[in-house]
Amino acid sequence: MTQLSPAQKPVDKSLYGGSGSRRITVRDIAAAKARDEKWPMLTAYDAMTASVFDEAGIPVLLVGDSMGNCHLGYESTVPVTMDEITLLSAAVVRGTKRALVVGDLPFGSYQEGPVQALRSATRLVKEAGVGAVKLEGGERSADQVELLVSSGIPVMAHVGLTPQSVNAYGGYPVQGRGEEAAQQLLRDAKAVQDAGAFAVVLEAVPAELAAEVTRSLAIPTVGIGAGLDCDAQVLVWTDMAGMTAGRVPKFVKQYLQMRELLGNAAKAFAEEVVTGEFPAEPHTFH
Ligand SMILES: Nc1nc(=O)c2c([nH]1)NC[C@@H]1CN(c3ccc(C(=O)N[C@@H](CCC(=O)O)C(=O)O)cc3)CN21
Ligand SMILES: CC(C)C(=O)C(=O)O
Ligand SMILES: [Mg+2]
Repeated sequence: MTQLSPAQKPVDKSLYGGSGSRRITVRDIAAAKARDEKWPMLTAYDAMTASVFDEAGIPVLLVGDSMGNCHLGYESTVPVTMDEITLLSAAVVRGTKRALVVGDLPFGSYQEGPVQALRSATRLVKEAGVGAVKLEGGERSADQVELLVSSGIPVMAHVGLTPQSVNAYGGYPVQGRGEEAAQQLLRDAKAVQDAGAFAVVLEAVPAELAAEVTRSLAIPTVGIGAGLDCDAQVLVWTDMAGMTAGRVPKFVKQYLQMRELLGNAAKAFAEEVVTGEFPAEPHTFH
């Protein structure tokens, strides 16, 4: 019979740049908050890209439903299905050794209630091998968070701008502006913490409010367009790398012009094909 392993010691040193070859767990995330340590998170949608980020030491990778617009050619995250999230989450898990992989529950896979949420999350854990799931909503999703957590599935919550509500918002407006909205955001963050979430994404909220939420929670906040004072920061990888087509949100910083570089490589290849320069001797069998 297999031995159950004892509770794992926290990873050596820090989440980013720390050593240790075993996978990061939610216990390590909690330990980082206790050390007041900041950490990075990126999205990933395939094994190849995920392995690059894993080798770069990114401790948490989110298989975001942003795959809808960034990877699958939809206009928003709304059409993304459980089949799509499951397939790409399995690829990201296969491509990584150290990162905690978080699977995003797509629109329609948890809104019916806690039982539907548990069915969807269980599928992601069993079929894709993710270490945690994420879902959108504060007070409105607290019952879902509670059942998942009590069933043994770690949950990252997501409050502020929740992109699956794009049709209700009529766009992607900044959240939490004004006293009433700020109080609602604080209640939302508290509700998911009380329900057992191990972390919470704060999307598109004023920096001062995000700082207040971060101070008042025991679990880490993961900011995206939420200022400098969150415990962690996340960006969509195609935005961070300058690969996304068209306009990107104001909160994005591009660390690479990948779209331009990749386009240039494609043009260089095409030129050499039409001129007969490629393939040359080193690329040829005899
Ligand atoms: N490529 C990509 N990056 C993302 O960060 C992202 C997605 N896709 N898809 C799902 C959602 C949509 N997101 C977005 C998209 C646009 C804005 C945006 O442009 N917001 C306005 C705010 C205007 C205001 O209310 O003041 C902005 O000007 O940045 C914000 C979040 C974030 N998520
Ligand atoms: C931007 C992050 C938080 C997300 O939910 C996604 O990529 O789907
Ligand atoms: Mg998402």
